[in-house]
Formats: sequence, structure tokens, C-alpha cells
Amino acid sequence: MPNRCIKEGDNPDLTKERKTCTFDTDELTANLYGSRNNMERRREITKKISADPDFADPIPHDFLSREKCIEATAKKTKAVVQRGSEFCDVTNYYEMLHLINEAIGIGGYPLALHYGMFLPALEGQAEKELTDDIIPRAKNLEVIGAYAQTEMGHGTNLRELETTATYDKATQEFIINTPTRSAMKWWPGNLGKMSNYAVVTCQLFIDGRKIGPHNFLVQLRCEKTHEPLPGIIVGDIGPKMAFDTNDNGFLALDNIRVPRKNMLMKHAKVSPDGVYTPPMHAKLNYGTMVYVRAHMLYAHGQFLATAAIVATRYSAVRRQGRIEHGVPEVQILDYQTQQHRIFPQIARAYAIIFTYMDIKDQYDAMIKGIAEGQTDLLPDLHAITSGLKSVVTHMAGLGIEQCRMACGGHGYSDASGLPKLYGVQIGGCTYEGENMVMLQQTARYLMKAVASALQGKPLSHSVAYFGKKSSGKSRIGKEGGDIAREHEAMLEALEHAACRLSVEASQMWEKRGRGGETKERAWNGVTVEMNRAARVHTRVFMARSFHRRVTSSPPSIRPVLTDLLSLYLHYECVDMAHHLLEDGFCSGEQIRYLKSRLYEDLTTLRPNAVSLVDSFDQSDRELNSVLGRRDGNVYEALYQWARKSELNYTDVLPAVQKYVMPMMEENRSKL
Ligand SMILES: CCCCCCCCCC/C=C\CCCCCCC/C=C/C(=O)SCCNC(=O)CCNC(=O)[C@H](O)C(C)(C)COP(=O)(O)OP(=O)(O)OC[C@H]1O[C@@H](n2cnc3c(N)ncnc32)[C@H](O)[C@@H]1OP(=O)(O)O
Ligand SMILES: Cc1cc2nc3c(=O)[nH]c(=O)nc-3n(C[C@H](O)[C@H](O)[C@H](O)COP(=O)(O)OP(=O)(O)OC[C@H]3O[C@@H](n4cnc5c(N)ncnc54)[C@H](O)[C@@H]3O)c2cc1C
Repeated sequence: MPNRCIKEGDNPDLTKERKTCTFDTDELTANLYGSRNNMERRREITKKISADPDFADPIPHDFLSREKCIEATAKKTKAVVQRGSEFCDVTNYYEMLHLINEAIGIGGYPLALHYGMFLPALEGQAEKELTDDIIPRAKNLEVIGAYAQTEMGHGTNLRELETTATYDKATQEFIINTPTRSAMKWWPGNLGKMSNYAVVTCQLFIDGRKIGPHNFLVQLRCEKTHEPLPGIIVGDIGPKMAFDTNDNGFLALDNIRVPRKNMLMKHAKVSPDGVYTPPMHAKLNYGTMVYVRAHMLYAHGQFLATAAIVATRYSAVRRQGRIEHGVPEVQILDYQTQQHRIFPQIARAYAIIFTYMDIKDQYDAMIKGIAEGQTDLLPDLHAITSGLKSVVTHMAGLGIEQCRMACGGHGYSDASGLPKLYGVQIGGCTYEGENMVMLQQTARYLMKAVASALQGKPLSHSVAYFGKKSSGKSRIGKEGGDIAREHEAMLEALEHAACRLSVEASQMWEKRGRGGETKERAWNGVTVEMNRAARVHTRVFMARSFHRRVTSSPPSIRPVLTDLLSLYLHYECVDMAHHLLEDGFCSGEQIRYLKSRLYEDLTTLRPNAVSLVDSFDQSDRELNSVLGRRDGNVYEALYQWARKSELNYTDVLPAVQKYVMPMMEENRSKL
């Protein structure tokens, strides 16, 4: 069967791997990206960008200062904006995402938050009077915006944000103010240096009454000079773990007046005479966060895929040690521990991307509903995206780290691309709601589902399985080798565990309440258990999504995807074995059976491992990794990469001349 990546001159070990492929890699790629046409379009974009001098990097960013990196990124961003249509359909979200990955990379660029949050916030929350004016100009990039919500003192607890927007009936304006140091906006991406506008989240005050957080459009800089406007202090918050090319910023506003229409009033409204009308759902103002949490899944699935590609290809190229005496050194991919480290990451990357496809469909349905005045899909989607955001970012972070360590010493070098990738990706555990906090949102929803299930009330999509009757004992290992029934048995076991953990967490909560604690204090006493239930529930959702996509995939790729699903489910069940054992639903013997099946899966997948990662179809530009390059010619490339280090511009460094040589000379003369 063809692996379409084989080319002459490639590392022979990689070619050998590609020749053992049992499926058509292009078919899997097309399935992953929606169609053959989408796959071809991605490749055309890659080809054009790779050949274009505007996007060439003579010196890798690894060797540049932050300012130089920002300059290079701004230059490329301008080229993307001015010449985007030469490369892709600029109205197509996925083509644009791919273009940006190819042309600019993942570390941030001047328009990241403009497109990622500023425009979505305006489109989702602003009223016609405001959108008619600002959206055409924002789309035309006459202005650039950020989403300024988090403050130095508060990010998670939006209810206590300190920035105020006080309505002045006399002038029909809002007065926006930063009352304390901790009220300064702190962290918003592209706020520091690039944006001249921002959607700013403020506590709305009318007639001295605090109404709660609402969003306002505020101009920050002069459109001609880009200087901050009077009363506005804005800047960059300094170096951070990653996102070097994003100017995450600070902002203080000193009694800035904006017209009434600058409040984003599609859902909540303030009339000219100061009458407040609440939105049809209390949290519609938080809609931009739901949007980003849903779409983050795709990016984080791709981040994990990148790491899996690098680790798998490198492990096929790297030979070290022997499994048996008297035979040549083996490819490190032949070690069972290496397979156990990497293959689950491949499976999880597929699982995350497939889950995203389901969520995207649900998100679109919810938006359609809201446009028709219905918000009934929002609570379920908010609950599951909160869980997915947390589980996926954590899972991807752990997975990238495993892949990095699987590359040994070279994984620690920036040449691998993995330290930077980890730095960028792991930010997702924090932004868009810290993971522990967002899991509690899911848990809250589970508690309601437990109550509904006990009362026999209808259950919504993500928790529908709470209504199933449990068989009491797992069928794992008792299905006589019928793979479809085996999969169903594992899914049933995971659902059983998620349901049980939710019920137990609910009982613990209730018990503390009966012991005299307030509901809220009692909640804090059981949040570890609550979050555990939320995590397992979310992992069930992912397993179901993956299963659905595999069972409905085209027959040509179903066998390899079924193998991958087997590995995924066995790995998930072994990883959560304690939950399956705790109430005796599974026996120790069944867990031992799952482990032995998992080890068989590693062997089954071994011949297809490289082809499965090739099917992610990430180009060398996107991978940005000497270790993961498609041709596998790693060692020469590693040396050429290191030669570019600025420490190698001269053979004797000024620092050595100035301090180290005189020191050695002094020591010699002392003898
Ligand atoms: C050059 C060309 C470019 C081309 C274009 C390319 C396109 C690129 C697009 C890319 C797309 C995406 C990627 C974007 C990249 C973005 C990078 C991200 C940068 C980071 C940004 C940020 O971090 S912004 C700040 C985020 N902040 C947070 O997330 C704060 C977290 N806190 C909260 O959300 C809330 O405070 C919290 C939910 C924790 C609690 O809120 P609270 O008001 O206290 O409410 P509760 O009492 O807990 O709950 C009350 C009820 O409300 C329900 N609820 C809460 N939130 C929501 C919600 N969002 N939606 C619906 N319902 C909600 C809750 O469940 C309770 O319900 P109940 O029924 O009463 O139980
Ligand atoms: C790379 C990056 C980009 C960002 N971009 C933006 C942006 O564009 N716009 C923007 O507005 N913001 C942005 N942010 C800010 C980000 O949204 C917040 O940092 C995030 O929401 C977490 O809030 P916090 O910093 O207040 O953390 P905190 O809430 O202070 O969290 C600290 C600790 O307290 C715990 N904790 C807090 N509350 C609870 C609770 N109720 N229960 C249990 N534990 C709790 C947390 O779990 C965590 O362990 C960005 C942040 C980063 C890192």
C-alpha cells in the first residue's frame, strides 16, 4: 500500500518504514482534513509559501532576539495580508490557519488576537450600530484589536474584575477607568504594541449599581501616529515562557469616555436613559470564550501531532543499542518502552482532532440556535468545552513532553522544535480559564445531570449515558475476540466509571452539606473528586467521538484506524484502571487482560507508525524541527543548524577574550 512520502535520497530506515505501510496515507490525510480537495489545497499553500522569498528565514528564529523575531514576524504578517489571496482562499478559516502556520509559525503574530478574539467578540456580541462601523474597518485591517479581559489581580473570577464602565446619562457615554494597580489589564495578547483598539471587559455601573462584567470597544492609540491616546498607558508585559512573538500587554485607562454604542449590546443592553436589559441567557457575554475553547481543540490536537511526528520519525532514524546480542544496533522505535511512550500520543492526537470535528458541528448548531432566539444548546456545550479545553491541553502537554524526552538529548535542543512547541502549547492549560477552574464548570453540570438521572428526567447530549442501566459487571475480555464488542465493552466500562465518580462526588458534597457546611464551602471540600469525575467524563466523550469517527470512516482506512482506536481504548482503560477496579466493575484479571492487549497493539501498530504520523501531513516548515524532517537526514541538518548559532560567528568569543583568557593567563603566570 502506498505511503506517499517516499522520495529518493531519504534516510533508508525511514523509507523502509514507509514501505511497510498497509494503507493509503493520502486517504487518511483526506479524511482528517475533510476531503481530498482540502488536502490538495493545504499542499498547494505549503508549496507556494516554501518557494516564496518573503517567507524565507535566513537565520532560524532560535538564534534571534525577541525584537528581531517580532520584526520578522510583522514583516511576514504584512506579506500574508497583502498577498494572502495568491496562496489561498482568504475567506476559508482552515486555509488561513494553514497559511499562517506555514508562513509565520506558532509563536504569535500581530493579528493573532485580532482574528482569534477581537473580531469574534464583535461579531458575536456587538449590535448593528457598532458592527456596521467597526467590523468593515477591522476586516480591512485599518484597525487592529485585542481582547482585554484579564487584569493583574483577577483573571479567573470575572465577577470581581475591577475596571469600571460607569454610564453617564447626561452625555450618553461610558466612563472607563482603572481604579487600582491590580485593575490594570495584564496578559491580553497583541495588546502591548500592535493593537490600536481593544474589546475591554469592565464592570458596568449604572446609577451607582454594579451590574457585572460587560464588554466595550475602546480606542487605545491614534490611528495615524499609533501613539497611545491621552489617559491610556499601554505596553508589553515582558519575556515569558513562550509566545515570544506575541506582545502580551498591560493597559491602564484613566477616565476614558466612549459613546454608548461602544458597549457590545447584541445580548445585554443599556438604553440612552440608562435602563439595563439583561441578555436572554446570563452568560451570553462570555460567548467569545466558548468560541475559543471549542476552536483551541484543533490547534492542540495539531500541536500534539507535531510532537508525535518528530518523535516517531526520529525514533525510526536513530539507532542505539541492541535488543539481542550479535545483531546490528536497533532503531529505537523497536524498544517497547519507546512505543509505549509515543504511540499513545499518536492515537491521542487523532482522538483530539476527531473530537474537535464533533464539537465544531455542535458549536455551529448552537450559534444557529442563538440567532433564532434559542439558548438551550449553550449549557451542554459550555460544560463539555470547559472539560475538553482542560483535558486536551493537559493531555497534549504531557504528550509533547513524553515525545521530547523520547528524543533523548537532541529533544532538549531547540533544534528539535519541541521545547518551543511545549512552551506555546502548555499556555493553553492557563489561558481561556485555568484548567482546575474550568473542570469545575463541567463538574457543576455533572451534578445537575446526576440529579436529573435519579429523577428520570431527560438528559442532554454529553451526559445522555447517565441514563443507561449499568450491567454491574464489565464484559471486558469476555467478547471472544470480537473487536467491535471489545471496543463497546471498554466504552461501557469508562462510562460506568464516569457515572459512578459523578454520583460519589455528588454524595460527598451532599454529606458535607448535611454536616452543616454551606453548599459553597462543601463544594471546596470535594473539588478534587469533582474534577476527577469531570476529567473521566470528558475522556469518555473523547473516546465516543473517536469511536464514532472510526466506525463511520471509509473501508480503506478503517482497519488502521480500528487498530489505533484499539490502542487508544486499551491505553485509556489501563491509565484509568483504578477507577474501573474501585467498585469491582472490572477485576484484576480484566486489567491484566487490557495490558496484554495494549502490548499487542504496540506490535500491531509498529509497521504503520511512521505512516500514521506522515498522514498528519504537516510540512517541514510547520514542524520546524531538525529531528522530525520528512527525509530523515537528521545528523547533517543538526550540524548545519548549530553552525548558525551566533556563538559560532567567531572562533574566539569576545567574552572569552575579555575574561576567560586573561584569567587563564593570570593563573599560568602564578605558577
Ligand atoms: C492574517 C489572517 C488571519 C486569518 C484568520 C485566522 C483565524 C484564526 C482563528 C483562531 C481561533 C482560535 C484560536 C485563538 C487563539 C487565542 C489565543 C488565546 C489567548 C487567550 C485569551 C484569553 O485567555 S481571554 C481570557 C479568558 N478568561 C477566562 O477564560 C476566564 C475564566 N473564567 C470564567 O470563564 C468565569 O469566570 C467562570 C466560568 C470560571 C465562572 O463564572 P461566574 O460568572 O462566576 O459563573 P458561575 O457562578 O461559575 O456560573 C454561573 C452559571 O453560568 C454558567 N456559565 C459560566 N460560564 C459560561 C459560559 N461561558 N457560557 C455559558 N454558561 C456559562 C455556569 O455553568 C453556571 O450555570 P448554572 O446553570 O448556574 O450552574
Ligand atoms: C499565553 C497567555 C495568553 C493570554 N491571553 C489573554 C488574552 O488575550 N486576553 C485576556 O484577557 N487574557 C489573556 N490571558 C490571561 C488568562 O486568561 C488568565 O491568566 C487565565 O484565565 C487564568 O487566570 P489567572 O491568571 O487569574 O489565574 P488564577 O485564577 O490566579 O489562578 C492561579 C491558581 O489559582 C487557582 N484557582 C483560582 N480560582 C480558583 C477556584 N475558583 N477554584 C479552584 N482553584 C482556583 C487556579 O486553579 C490556579 O492554580 C493569557 C494568559 C496567557 C498565559
